[in-house]
Amino acid sequence: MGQTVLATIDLTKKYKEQTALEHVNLVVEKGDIYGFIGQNGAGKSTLLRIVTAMARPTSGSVRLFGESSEAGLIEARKRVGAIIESPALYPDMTARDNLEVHRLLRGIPGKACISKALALVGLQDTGKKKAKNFSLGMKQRLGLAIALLGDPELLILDEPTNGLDPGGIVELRELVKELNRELELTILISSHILSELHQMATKYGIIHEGRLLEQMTHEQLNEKCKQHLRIRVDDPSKAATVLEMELGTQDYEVLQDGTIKLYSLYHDVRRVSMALTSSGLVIEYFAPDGDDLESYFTKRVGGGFHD
Ligand SMILES: Nc1ncnc2c1ncn2[C@@H]1O[C@H](COP(=O)(O)OP(=O)(O)OP(=O)(O)O)[C@@H](O)[C@H]1O
Repeated sequence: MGQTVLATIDLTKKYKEQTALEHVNLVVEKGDIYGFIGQNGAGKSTLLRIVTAMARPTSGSVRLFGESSEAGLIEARKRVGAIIESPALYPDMTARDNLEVHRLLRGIPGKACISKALALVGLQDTGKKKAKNFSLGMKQRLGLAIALLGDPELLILDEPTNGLDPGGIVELRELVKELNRELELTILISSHILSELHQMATKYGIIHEGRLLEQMTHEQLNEKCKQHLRIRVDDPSKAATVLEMELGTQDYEVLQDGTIKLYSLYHDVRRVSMALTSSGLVIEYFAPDGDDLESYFTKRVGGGFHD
């Protein structure tokens, strides 16, 4: 386990009629690009707003950089940069002047951080151009520059690709990966589109109706979404021998309950079933399995709360 940057402990938020978060235990570790995925209204913004002190929990707590007391959290939040909702931009000002205002508001000493932040997001050459004349992608990058001003160690981005065109989405994704790599920034990024997060996230949390259904690594998600033939026979170890000796594959695994997941020969269903039956095995179950990302997500949230 890496070093925990952010943990929520049984975090619960209730509005009058509505429970927005219910006992959420989310863990973000140093160096993660944590993809926080959930449909609209699932509770993503509510959690991010509580972490950044824009809202208070009904019960439960937040631990940030090891701090969970009121005073400790005030200090810890200085190490966090965030864009939640639209970034506060001054439309009639240049990128540099926008950053200068935010620098003064936040009491960050020295102007050097401004050039640095502009260079990080690729806005160093926008000169006299006013923010109101920026493309949406540029505005988003200016928002990022503002969030990066205080050299944060954790960056929180709430649905940053909303409204961006495909080119803007690619740009943002590359930027997020670069910030993570070059500055060793830990990044918590929310979205309602799993495939959008998939090309950058190292870890995922799926939230649905205020409950965190699942947390997993990128590798675990890929494993779940890998296409395979799911096979159950009366004698799994004999079947394994058939796969290896007759079909020449070792690309399979035998689960604890004896189910075989065969990752190769996915399109050669007939050959596999013939080899098994002609060896005298009784096939109890035999079907292709594995989802693409969006159908995995839909299935997971459609099925409600299982764990
Ligand atoms: N201030 C509020 N008062 C009452 N209900 C609220 C308030 N803020 C959020 N909610 C409700 O809490 C639930 C979670 O909302 P939240 O904004 O956190 O979801 P989300 O996952 O961020 O979705 P979206 O992407 O649509 O913002 C929703 O049902 C929402 O209507």
